[in-house]
Amino acid sequence: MAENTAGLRGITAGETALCTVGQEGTGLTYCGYDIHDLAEHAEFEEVAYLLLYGQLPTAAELDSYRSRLQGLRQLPAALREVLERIPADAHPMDVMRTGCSMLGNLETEQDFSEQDQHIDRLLSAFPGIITYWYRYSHHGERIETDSDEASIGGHFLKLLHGKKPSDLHVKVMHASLILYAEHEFNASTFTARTCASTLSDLHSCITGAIGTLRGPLHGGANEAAMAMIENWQTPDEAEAALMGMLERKEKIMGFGHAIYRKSDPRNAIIKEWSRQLAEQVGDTRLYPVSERVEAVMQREKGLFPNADFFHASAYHFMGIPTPLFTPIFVMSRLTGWAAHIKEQRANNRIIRPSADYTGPELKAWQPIEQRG
Ligand SMILES: CC(=O)SCCNC(=O)CCNC(=O)[C@H](O)C(C)(C)COP(=O)(O)OP(=O)(O)OC[C@H]1O[C@@H](n2cnc3c(N)ncnc32)[C@H](O)[C@@H]1OP(=O)(O)O
Ligand SMILES: O=C([O-])CC(=O)C(=O)O
Repeated sequence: MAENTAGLRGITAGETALCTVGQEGTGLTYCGYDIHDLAEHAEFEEVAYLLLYGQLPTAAELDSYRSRLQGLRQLPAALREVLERIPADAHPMDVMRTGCSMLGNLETEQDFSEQDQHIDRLLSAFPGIITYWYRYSHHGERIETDSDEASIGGHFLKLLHGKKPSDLHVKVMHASLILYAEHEFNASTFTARTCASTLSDLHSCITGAIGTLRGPLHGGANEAAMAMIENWQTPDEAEAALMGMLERKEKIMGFGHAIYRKSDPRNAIIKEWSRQLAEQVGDTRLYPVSERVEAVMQREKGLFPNADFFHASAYHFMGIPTPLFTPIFVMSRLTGWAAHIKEQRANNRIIRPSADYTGPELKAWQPIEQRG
């Protein structure tokens, strides 16, 4: 394979009406709406509705969608039992993967005509799955996975912290979940579509996508970025350490992108929320450290923060434990994955590319006693 197409870069692998990703840091749209407008004006549930049903909801449609989702938050006893058996040192993304898969055993998608109800159910259940496991395994508490919070982000924070989240935190969660919701043919979405193309069930598609998002080159970068910046007390210390990492040719998590060349349009938005949260909590360390890392990466490598980098400090300022960062990405990207699964199913042909063979020439068969 020619080098510039490694990782299928630049190769069109299908069609979508869901999302455009421009290369220059502009042009990220969901169903025709610019990401800046969505992040500024919309609530996450409106964007979920847009992706899943192709148009923004009316006020009445949004109300009924929210109530439908709110009514689906209870977890079945068998799922809670499974979650209680997962150890405290498991990775939360593995918990999400198992939670999704287990729900697929208990509430199997029997027919594609049921897809929307299963998508709603997963959207409603994911915050409960991760927080039920987290609170049980870390604090020995069996929590109720219902709450009176109208939004998915607020519901997650309420279950995690056991108290009503502030308006600011709910707003940040809306913006964050909107930014993470959809991104064309990224690795996890492509996984979901490939699985869907075999006519597999929804839970299998989403379980595979969760496993793909887990890696540090994809969604796992927000946790890896946090692990990096929390090592540093001052911007100068960060700069010195970063220079060493670059010299050793280490990857700096939360920087660079497979498609964007100049900037990631989601960065400025989450960075501004991180700045506001830093001010609110009186942070004088992580935000300045993050800004210095951004400046050094631009100066030394011409690389820019992607959606993950300032999410690290933003989530941290809201008191969210680092290992739960990527599961939040799952709660959001579920909408994009599911929309792509629906799109694939509506016009399906099994995804099956070809490979350039690089192995040995045809060989004569050797009986086992003649080998060695
Ligand atoms: C929500 C998301 O999933 S966004 C992505 C999250 N992932 C990360 O933040 C992980 C860190 N970043 C990376 O590993 C990469 O930038 C990826 C995986 C996102 C994209 O990979 P690619 O498309 O292969 O990157 P690209 O072709 O632009 O790389 C160009 C060069 O920059 C280097 N580079 C790219 N990103 C980084 C980085 N974060 N740190 C150091 N060097 C980097 C590459 O090593 C490559 O150098 P080389 O030609 O000497 O090998
Ligand atoms: O598009 C990509 O390759 C990765 C990404 O930013 C995302 O999935 O949000």
